[in-house]
Amino acid sequence: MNLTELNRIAAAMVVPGKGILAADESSGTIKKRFDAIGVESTETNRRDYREMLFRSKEAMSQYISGVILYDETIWQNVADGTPLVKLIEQSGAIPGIKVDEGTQALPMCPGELVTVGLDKLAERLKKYYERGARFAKWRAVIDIGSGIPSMTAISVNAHALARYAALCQAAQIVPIVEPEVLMDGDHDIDRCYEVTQRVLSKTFQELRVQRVALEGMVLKPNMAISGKKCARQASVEEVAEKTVRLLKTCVPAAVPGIAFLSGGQSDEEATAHLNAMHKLGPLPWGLTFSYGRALQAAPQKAWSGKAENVAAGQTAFSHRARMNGLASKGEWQSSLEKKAA
Ligand SMILES: O=P(O)(O)OC[C@H]1O[C@](O)(COP(=O)(O)O)[C@@H](O)[C@@H]1O
Repeated sequence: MNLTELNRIAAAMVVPGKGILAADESSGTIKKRFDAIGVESTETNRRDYREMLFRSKEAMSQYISGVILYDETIWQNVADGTPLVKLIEQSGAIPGIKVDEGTQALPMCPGELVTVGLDKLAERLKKYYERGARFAKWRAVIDIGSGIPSMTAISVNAHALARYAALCQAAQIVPIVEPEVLMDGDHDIDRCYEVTQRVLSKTFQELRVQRVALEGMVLKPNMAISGKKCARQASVEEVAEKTVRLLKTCVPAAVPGIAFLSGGQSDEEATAHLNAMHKLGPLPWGLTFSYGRALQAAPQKAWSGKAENVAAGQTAFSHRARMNGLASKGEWQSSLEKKAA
């Protein structure tokens, strides 16, 4: 393992002004997104949509540091035969790959999930590296509800995250470690804080036990935020203040960067929260975005599956990427959204 090189890539993924495009929706998730805009989820439509994003010159060259791909996408070529992964490289962004294989019910723990995909991962990583992937992603899902999460669910998911991360580093690939505490439910921000603290603490304990080099990884956490159905929605300032406090207690400064998931926040909320956190600096790690929905909802709507809307989709994507790029430096203002509208 060349740790200097892993560290260099991890730092490039979270460089101020840029963040990660999570375009790794699994087949089920992309179908849901396409259903919402009335587009059939065929292999060609998925390819055309992602080609539109990766050819968005302004977004990709100025505000996107890396792109997380799904297995299907990393092997796809565009109509002229160019691999999609090459479009990403040509823009200056780093290609990455989602390597988990989704979740399964966790035995003995009703309502809880464990992420799977460790079998044969070492061999898969080798092939992904040859194809150009320089980082990977694995997502654990932790739900908050009555009596959950259990310590069992937290432990097994943290163990799998660390197993995955160690295998990635051995294959010279930077692991994005993503333990997501879901926003679903009526819990308040303090319950989210407390659960996320347990999850992150256990995750870092496992990473240490399994000898993962913290300098060669990126953390992708949720923010400390109110459940979607909570009657009291915390303000932008409260989310920022509690998230930064939480991360400072759990994430060692040796970690080069933290890139948030958006988790169902609205586009503008996700941007405002990241921006507000940068007002609380200096921070010990790079802090940026790794958004799926909060970067793609607008371009998906503008595109709506029509070739004549490609330019409109790219404009919408570039706008969101620029807004989040500014937020990653604490330079975003809500007036910039209105101007673009
Ligand atoms: O359930 P799936 O298909 O694996 O996708 C989950 C999505 O969650 C993410 O981890 C974060 O996405 P969001 O920003 O939309 O929450 C993406 O990288 C990924 O596409």
